[in-house]
Formats: sequence, structure tokens, C-alpha cells
Amino acid sequence: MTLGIEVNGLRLDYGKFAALRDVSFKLQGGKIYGLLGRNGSGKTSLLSILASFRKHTGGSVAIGGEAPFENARIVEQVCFIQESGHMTDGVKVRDALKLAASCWPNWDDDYADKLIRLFNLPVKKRVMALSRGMKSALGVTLGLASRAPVTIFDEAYLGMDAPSRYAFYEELLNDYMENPRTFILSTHLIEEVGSLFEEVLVLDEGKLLFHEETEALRSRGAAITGPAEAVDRIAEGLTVLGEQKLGRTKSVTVFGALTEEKRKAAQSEGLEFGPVSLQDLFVHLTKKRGDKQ
Ligand SMILES: Nc1ncnc2c1ncn2[C@@H]1O[C@H](COP(=O)(O)OP(=O)(O)OP(=O)(O)O)[C@@H](O)[C@H]1O
Repeated sequence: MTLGIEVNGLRLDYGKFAALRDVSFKLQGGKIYGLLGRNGSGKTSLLSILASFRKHTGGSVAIGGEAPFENARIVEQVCFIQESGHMTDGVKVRDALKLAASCWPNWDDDYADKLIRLFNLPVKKRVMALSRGMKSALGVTLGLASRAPVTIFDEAYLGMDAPSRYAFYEELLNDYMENPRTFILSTHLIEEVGSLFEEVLVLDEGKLLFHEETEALRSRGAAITGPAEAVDRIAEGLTVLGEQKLGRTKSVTVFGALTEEKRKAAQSEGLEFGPVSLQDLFVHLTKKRGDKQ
């Protein structure tokens, strides 16, 4: 089952501080979405609202056409895993798994066992006695085995070491292929996780800066390198996100509609085009005054 998500004019105030302002987007569902944003941009606030952990102040949110807050039908369809965890620290791992099995109707015991073996989770230990990486591994085990139609990982895998993180990415992708559902992943590890995202949402200071298909967003950026004057001619009219100069050679990162005509003209002048990584685009597009180049 896949559930669509529709958010309109969403606002969240913490007292006098507006953490989310006029956020609107529509997710068709059945995809892997990346939620990006700098520290404090509002990612956890937004995800907490989607997961019914928090009530919004204004606007509307609907999952599968229904408002999720205090709506039992929707709550059991959404699994929200955070790095800090919302698990009962005092219980043993195996009891945390039992508790999860009772929360999510699509829970898969066999799959949970497989993940426990994959991440070497000690089921007899208390959750509070686990290392940070093991707690994260338990979190991703709960998220994946929940098979919840909407599964949200809020930086949940940050504590895991690189081999475990890569095992998680592979597992997520394989399981998503076999059991299509909606995944939303917030992350600062864009280079690592970016290739999983079919669509990307970027929050900036509580506002939605972009919501685009990842490939479309990537194709709007390019790195152009060659003789400085020729590079400047091509870059004219485009948003220059960054530039580097070495002698008479220049490389600029541009963002904007690079027409086929411009590309051909550039290639005939011997300029080279390179792709821009999602991480680079993100860094440039969310750069603030005072940030270093
Ligand atoms: N309980 C709260 N009370 C008051 N302000 C809060 C509360 N929770 C978050 N905020 C503020 O709301 C803003 C958004 O916080 P949020 O945690 O949603 O950001 P984030 O994008 O998840 O950040 P990070 O990447 O650092 O985890 C921040 O300025 C934060 O200080």
C-alpha cells in the first residue's frame, strides 16, 4: 500500500519562533524522498508533524487524504525513526522488537530476525546498554521491519559505522523494490545517500526551497571549465554558484536552464562540462552570507 502526502501552507510555531512557514508540497508516495536542509532548517519539525508527534500551528497536512494527528488509522501506517530514538531505554532489545511488532500491522518478524543478524544486534541487552551505533542499527531494524507504508528516518543511521550504513542503504533499496512504500530520509550525508533519492525536498530557514526530482535538479547544475573569457560568455544569464580560477583557466558552477544551444556553443569553444553533485548543489543553494566559499 502506498499513501500520498499533501501539505498546504504548513506552519509550526514554538512560542514566538516560526520553525516552519508556509510549507506546501505533494508527495505521490511509493518513492524514496530525501529531505535536506541545514541545521535548524526545520526537518525534524516537519517530520514530527507527518508522524503525528507534534501538532502544527497552521495550514494542513494529509496522509492518504486524512489528517494524521491523533488519527489511529494513520498513526499505525507511519513509522518515524529518529537518531535519538523514542524507544523505551529500559527494555531489552527483544522486548523493543515485540513492542514494535504490536504497533505496526505490517510488521515482519522474519525480516526483523534477518536484520538483527545483519547488524549483529544483541537481543538480550537492554537498549540503554547499546552503543550509539547499535542503537541506530536497532532503529533502522525497527523502521525497515515495520514495513509501514510511510517510513521516515530522521538521521537515524548517523551513529552507524560506514559498513553498517552501506548495508542499511542496500537493504533499504532491496526491500523497497520488493515491498514498495514511501520512505522519507532526512540526512546530512548527501554524498552517501543522495543516489537513493527519487525526489528531493530542501528546507531553508523553515521554508521549502525546492521540491524536485533528483535527476531534474542535478541536470540544472553544471560545472563548466575552460578559458576564462569563453566560460564567462557561456555563464552569462545563468546563476553562478561558485567559481575557481587558475591562471587563464576558469571553472564555474552554474545553476539554471542550460539550453542545448548554449551547450553546443560551449563545446565548440572547447569548454568542458561536468556534473555537479547533489551535495555541491545543496551547499551552494543554501549558502548564507558569512559562510566560507
Ligand atoms: N521544542 C522546541 N522548542 C523551541 N524551538 C525549537 C524546538 N524544537 C526545535 N526548535 C527550533 O526550531 C528550528 C528547527 O529545528 P529542527 O530540529 O526542526 O531543525 P532540523 O532541520 O531538524 O535541524 P538539524 O539538522 O540540526 O537536526 C530550530 O531553530 C530549533 O532551534
